[in-house]
Amino acid sequence: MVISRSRLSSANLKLRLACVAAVLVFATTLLVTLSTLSVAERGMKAVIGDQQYTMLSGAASFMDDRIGARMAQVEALGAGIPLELRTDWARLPAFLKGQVRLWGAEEYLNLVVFDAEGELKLSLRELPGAQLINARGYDHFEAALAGKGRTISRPIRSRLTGHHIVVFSTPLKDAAGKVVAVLSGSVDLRRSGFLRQIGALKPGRTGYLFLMTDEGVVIDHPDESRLFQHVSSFPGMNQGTEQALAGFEGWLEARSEDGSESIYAYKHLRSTGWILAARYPQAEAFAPMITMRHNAFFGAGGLALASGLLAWVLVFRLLAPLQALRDNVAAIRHDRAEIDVLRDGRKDEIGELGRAFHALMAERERAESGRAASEKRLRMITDNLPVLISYMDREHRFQFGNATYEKWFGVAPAQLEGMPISQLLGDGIAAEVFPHLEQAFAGHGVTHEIRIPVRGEPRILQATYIPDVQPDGFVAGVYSLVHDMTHVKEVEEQLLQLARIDTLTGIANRRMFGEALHHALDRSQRSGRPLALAYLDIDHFKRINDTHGHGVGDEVLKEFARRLTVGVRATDTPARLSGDEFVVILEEIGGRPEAERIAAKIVEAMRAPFRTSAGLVQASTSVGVALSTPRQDQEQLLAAADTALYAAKGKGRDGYAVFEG
Ligand SMILES: Nc1nc2c(ncn2[C@@H]2O[C@H](COP(=O)(O)OP(=O)(O)OP(=O)(O)O)[C@@H](O)[C@H]2O)c(=O)[nH]1
Repeated sequence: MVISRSRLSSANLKLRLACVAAVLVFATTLLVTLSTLSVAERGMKAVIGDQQYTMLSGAASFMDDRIGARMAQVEALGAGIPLELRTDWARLPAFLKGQVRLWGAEEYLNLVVFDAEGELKLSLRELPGAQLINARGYDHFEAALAGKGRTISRPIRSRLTGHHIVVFSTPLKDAAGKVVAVLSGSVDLRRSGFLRQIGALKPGRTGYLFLMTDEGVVIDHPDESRLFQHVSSFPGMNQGTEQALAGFEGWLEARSEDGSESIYAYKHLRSTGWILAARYPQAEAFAPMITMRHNAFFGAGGLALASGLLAWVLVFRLLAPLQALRDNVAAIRHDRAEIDVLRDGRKDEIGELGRAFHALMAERERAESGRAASEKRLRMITDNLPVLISYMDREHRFQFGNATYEKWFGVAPAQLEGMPISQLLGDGIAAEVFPHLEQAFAGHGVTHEIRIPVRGEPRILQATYIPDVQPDGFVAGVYSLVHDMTHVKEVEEQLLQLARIDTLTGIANRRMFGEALHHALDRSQRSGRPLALAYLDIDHFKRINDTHGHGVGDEVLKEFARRLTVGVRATDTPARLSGDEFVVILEEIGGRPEAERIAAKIVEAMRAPFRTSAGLVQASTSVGVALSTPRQDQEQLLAAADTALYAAKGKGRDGYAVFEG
């Protein structure tokens, strides 16, 4: 179950990565293509715009030339009129007609002459009402009158023909240089050659040129309804035209009145200031580009799709070894495979990864088996120690216990795990243990003794608790070490016993003598039968020491004690009080004579030479005997015996004395 879910998630990752790679490649390819396309389009627009403007500049300069030529022609025609004919209205027509034929100036709609007052004096074409025309106030006339050699009018509707015309004028001066008349040649704009010629330059199929004055009056336009109207009189004048009227020259993209985007180019004529403009609808101008964009888009889309797919397949295939590695690791985790499958992998990074996994796992296995071995060793040691070793958690439950628990309480280590301490020991004993344990849980090391029945036998145990303090100070549990102290206690008892024996001679020491005398006096008082206390001292013992050395002195003391022990009854208690002083408690003494007999016997026993490492040594003893009296205490009896000894010494030693009360 677990395996199949993780396999699914790994497959999902592979799928996700492959998809991400595919999408990235797809998006990148598309983006690169589109941005390249957009750069190309911008470049192409610039080329088309520049081309339009260049073409327009050519057309403008052509028009300038044509207009300049007309102006020069009218000026030259005027200059060619002899002075005397300039106001000779009768002869001038014939002269002019001759000139016109000569000059080939048929394309003029008409040639007229005004006098200085603006009255029409001459018209080459016979027109009804011609004499009614007065040129005063017309820009071209006024300029010529002011002496300007050549002028051109703004487009006007001819009053004679009704055509839209422009008028070229030149002053006719008399000999004194005074303007006496003005010669004007009118040209029908729609019929004159130059507009038609530049019309041929129109961009594309749907583009066109148009011409307007610097004030915005349309002079030439494919839409005749707009002719001689102001550009603003039609709705939706484009921005470019507005800018051109403000002096702009060049090309720009703008929205036309019909809402379509066009490239507009504007150029001002040098001669008249008129504005020659070209409109090139983008739909046509950029048609190849739009086709190219479509093609590129579909091409790039296809390419991106193909690269995306390729990336998808590649990533999928590249990730396959990773999945194999992951499957191997999963198989190892679930103990289905040996780790060696990771070692002999591919020669690439994934193979490296596998080998690294293998090394890690081998290391882990080694560490694991090392740990298991050390745990086993530790378990063996603890199990074979005759002590209880355990670990308790904060809930007073055993987490670990050695085999000794089984030996002492019949609870196997596995059973012990998790068992509350109160269950093992019983509530009564647990209550005794808890205060000590609590101290350990508070972070202190604790040792205490407790009496517990082990296998039915009462035992004295010593428990030591060591807190398991974590780095943060928290006590996670308590290690417990419990010894059986019963034997030690017994030894202690023996030691205590030993402390009542004189180590040099092996007979009772002063302490045991005190106890024995106490009990003997009790018994004597209960039975009413007296006891005797003999107090002995080796005569001149100092001399023996001084003569033969302390070691020999000791040998004498040992032999002295032995003779004393064999010389009295088994129930009598001989004891060494200190140095060379001995006592014997003689119980159930019949009376003074018996006491004297025993004292004499002891004195006699000590007279025999002592066999020592320094050879035979002669010694003797003095004995003081005191018989107990009712209600007499130990001290009094001892003092009495001591007095008797003093007396015996006083009598010359090597004898006895009996205390006389
Ligand atoms: N070798 C040996 N000498 C001891 C021991 N304890 C005490 N002595 C010596 O025993 C001597 C006891 O001397 P005293 O009892 O004062 O005198 P004394 O020489 O016995 O003379 P009197 O008692 O007057 O007969 C001292 O020299 C102590 O140093 C012992 O355990 N071993």
